[in-house]
Amino acid sequence: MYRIAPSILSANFARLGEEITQVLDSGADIIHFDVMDNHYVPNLTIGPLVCEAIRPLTQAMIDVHLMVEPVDRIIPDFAKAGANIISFHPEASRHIDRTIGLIKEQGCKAGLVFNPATPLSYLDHVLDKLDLILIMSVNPGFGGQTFIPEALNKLRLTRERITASSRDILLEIDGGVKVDNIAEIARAGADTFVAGSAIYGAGKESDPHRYDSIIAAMRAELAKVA
Ligand SMILES: O=C(CO)[C@@H](O)[C@H](O)COP(=O)(O)O
Ligand SMILES: [Fe+2]
Repeated sequence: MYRIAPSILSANFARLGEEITQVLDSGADIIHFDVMDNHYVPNLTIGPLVCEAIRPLTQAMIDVHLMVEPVDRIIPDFAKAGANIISFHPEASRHIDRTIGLIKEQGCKAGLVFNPATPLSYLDHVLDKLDLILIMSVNPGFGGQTFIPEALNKLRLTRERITASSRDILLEIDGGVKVDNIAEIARAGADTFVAGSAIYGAGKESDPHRYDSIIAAMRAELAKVA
């Protein structure tokens, strides 16, 4: 089963609530929530207050991607704000196993995020504790960047490791996902697709159904994948 996760980083923040309900009404599965701290990455976005504000709008999973260093202190705040999945970068945690435990103690699913140059060896001793692995296909910090093709190889290797573990772990891709590359990304092993600029840049602002066609086009491409 494939899941489409619009990144609200590219939404119109002046109308954030509508932007979220519109992508969900158009068939999106998950809301991807990018948290940047102007320290781990050179950009500053949104925090737990915004997560709490959007929580009542939907039952869909809120997938919080923390680009925050150090990361542990903010995790309970996001859990209280209604996050379902909390993912973090291994470089932003002093004790990766402890951070995973903290996320789970708070009742959330735990994800580990791999930048383009982060080795998969970080999975060696924690794979059995993860609910999600997020492969970055751009360097984190901004929406609208170009997909880095080496991510396909990393997806294949990660899919092999997930299969070998027999565990139910989501394999998410984030960065530069578009209609014209989503099938190839799925063939490489991803099952969850973050897309920010591709979705929120589609259609006319005045059209309440502006996201229907882009999400349908992504699903049509995914349906071609055996
Ligand atoms: O985490 C990030 C960027 O650091 C992403 O979630 C982006 O928001 C994806 O945006 P597009 O590449 O799809 O425009
Ligand atoms: Fe993200």
